[in-house]
Amino acid sequence: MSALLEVREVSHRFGGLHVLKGVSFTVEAGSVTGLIGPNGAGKSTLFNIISGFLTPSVGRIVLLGEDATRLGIQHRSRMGLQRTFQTPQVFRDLTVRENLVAGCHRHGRTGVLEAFLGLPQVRREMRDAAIVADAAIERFDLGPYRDVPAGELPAGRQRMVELARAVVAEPKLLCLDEPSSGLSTAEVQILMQVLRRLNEEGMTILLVSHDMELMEITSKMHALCFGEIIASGSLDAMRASPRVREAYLGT
Ligand SMILES: Nc1ncnc2c1ncn2[C@@H]1O[C@H](COP(=O)(O)OP(=O)(O)OP(=O)(O)O)[C@@H](O)[C@H]1O
Repeated sequence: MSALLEVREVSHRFGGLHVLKGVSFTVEAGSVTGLIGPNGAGKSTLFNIISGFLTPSVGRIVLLGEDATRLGIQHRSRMGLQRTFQTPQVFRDLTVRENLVAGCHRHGRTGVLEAFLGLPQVRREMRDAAIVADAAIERFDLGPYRDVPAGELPAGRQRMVELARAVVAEPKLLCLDEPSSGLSTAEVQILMQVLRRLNEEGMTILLVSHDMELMEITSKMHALCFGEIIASGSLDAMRASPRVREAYLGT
């Protein structure tokens, strides 16, 4: 396996608050890598640094072998990184299908002028996007909601729409921030099945969560505590680690 993502000695401060302290880890191609940690550990800050929403005070983010530390969100997206948010971010007024068509945009080659002129290539891209969106609607079990504005759906379904929209962009690295938050036990099981299947098909996934149950699908995990990686290994190794138990499980 080769590293799709390398986090190298990343530190970050918010004013006087030292939130990340020399964090290093890799996400290997084809893996499901988990990042756990208690509230306030620095997970969201690190996630924002990885996805380009924040620039670290110190350190580097290497994506597909390229230094991406100062690259913007759009650039990273074109390189193949897609992320979801702790609170699902859907286009609330667009239907589920329209959300997914919008998600296919990364593959579009035509610009605003071509779209305005209605050139054949634009029409072909729109047709292709509609086919991909319809397939995703089936796959993510969103059929009954296809023509419903995404903002009207319950939280669990919005999360699926957001995930499906990220997946239709065919990311090389799918980064998920607390994807099980707000989901019922049954919905978490469905989410785990979907993520397992995506990984079997070759998608690399970075999963940031404090949900240990969800971590069952990971191949390797890292535990973050007070801005430092305190342990790395399998889920079983994490459960057995006295440092993780003390810091994270509170036992
Ligand atoms: N924009 C900000 N300005 C100042 N402090 C911040 C900012 N964002 C986060 N922090 C602080 O940084 C620390 C780490 O926060 P972060 O949200 O990264 O942790 P987390 O592990 O994601 O926690 P949670 O699980 O509660 O979301 C916290 O003490 C938080 O209050």
